[in-house]
Amino acid sequence: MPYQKGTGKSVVVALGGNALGNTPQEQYELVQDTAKHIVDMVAEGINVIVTHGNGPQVGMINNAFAYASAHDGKTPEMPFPEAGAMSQGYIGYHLSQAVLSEMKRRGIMRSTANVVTQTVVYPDDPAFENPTKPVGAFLTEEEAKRKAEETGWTYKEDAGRGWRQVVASPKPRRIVESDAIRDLFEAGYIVVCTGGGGVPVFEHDDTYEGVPAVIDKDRSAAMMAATFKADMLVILTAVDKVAVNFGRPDQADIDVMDAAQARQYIEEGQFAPGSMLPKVEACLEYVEAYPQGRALITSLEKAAAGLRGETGTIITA
Ligand SMILES: Nc1ncnc2c1ncn2[C@@H]1O[C@H](COP(=O)(O)OP(=O)(O)O)[C@@H](O)[C@H]1O
Ligand SMILES: NC(=O)OP(=O)(O)O
Repeated sequence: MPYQKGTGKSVVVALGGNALGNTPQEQYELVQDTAKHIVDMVAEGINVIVTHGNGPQVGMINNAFAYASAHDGKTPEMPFPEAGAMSQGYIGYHLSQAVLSEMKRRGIMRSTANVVTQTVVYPDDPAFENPTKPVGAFLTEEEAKRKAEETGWTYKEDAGRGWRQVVASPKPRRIVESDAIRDLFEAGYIVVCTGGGGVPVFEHDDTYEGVPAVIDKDRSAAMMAATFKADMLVILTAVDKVAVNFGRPDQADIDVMDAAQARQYIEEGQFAPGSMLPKVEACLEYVEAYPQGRALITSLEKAAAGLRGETGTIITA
């Protein structure tokens, strides 16, 4: 099949939890719709790199092996970095297949490429002292305390929604497969990569070593968008726009904010830690590293409209 490259701008898209769901069945269903929104962008000539979260999925895989291993005595425990790599493969497979099918239906002659990605993190990152990244399913307090005793894992209460396992979330420093991703992207592939922010690895003199942690995918997407000088970083989540006074009667949507304004809102505590705050911070990291770039936060449903400047929140340098 002859491949075509889009003629429009280049974007790095980060997909949030609502694009994927929590179980293989739910994910398979949801990605059919997610793919339509990605292909809407492709149909407009946009060149897309797709990244995605993996918190629920990496937790599910790790937990399933731990449970089976404890109960049948035959199944091996699955180390956390390997569970992260499995989550990239499984999510990437669903996303890629759904995007390919949607393009086939629309007669678009493009193809996808999945890259299982590693991201270098530093051993002295303070994040290792304080696990904050929720992974896996929501549990009751009782279930979480029992699991913590059984496994030695850390569990924390997650924003009033229940208890979840938490792991360290170190800062991404370098994407190991960066050159391969760039080559595939420049050749016209829709590249699905850096899932879950990439499997975190320490880089030694001669080797790489997987690390039991989960990187924030928006932060890795921002680093990749800056590295590749992508025209836009597009963070897709469950809301059309970022807001001030979120969830209050005087909530007001933000159409555009520059870095100084965003920092002021951060100081005022306008963005919830663990949800909107890391997204706005990721956008700042991107526009400050690549001031010509524009970051967009919007919903999956509004992605193509947001790229046309019709909705969403734009963050500039
Ligand atoms: N100031 C804010 N403006 C808009 N949404 C906010 C704000 N603060 C918190 N949120 C919440 O953050 C959510 C996005 O975070 P999260 O669900 O963790 O992301 P993801 O889509 O990556 O899974 C939004 O759906 C919204 O409920
Ligand atoms: N890795 C990551 O950021 O995953 P979630 O978006 O699922 O938390």
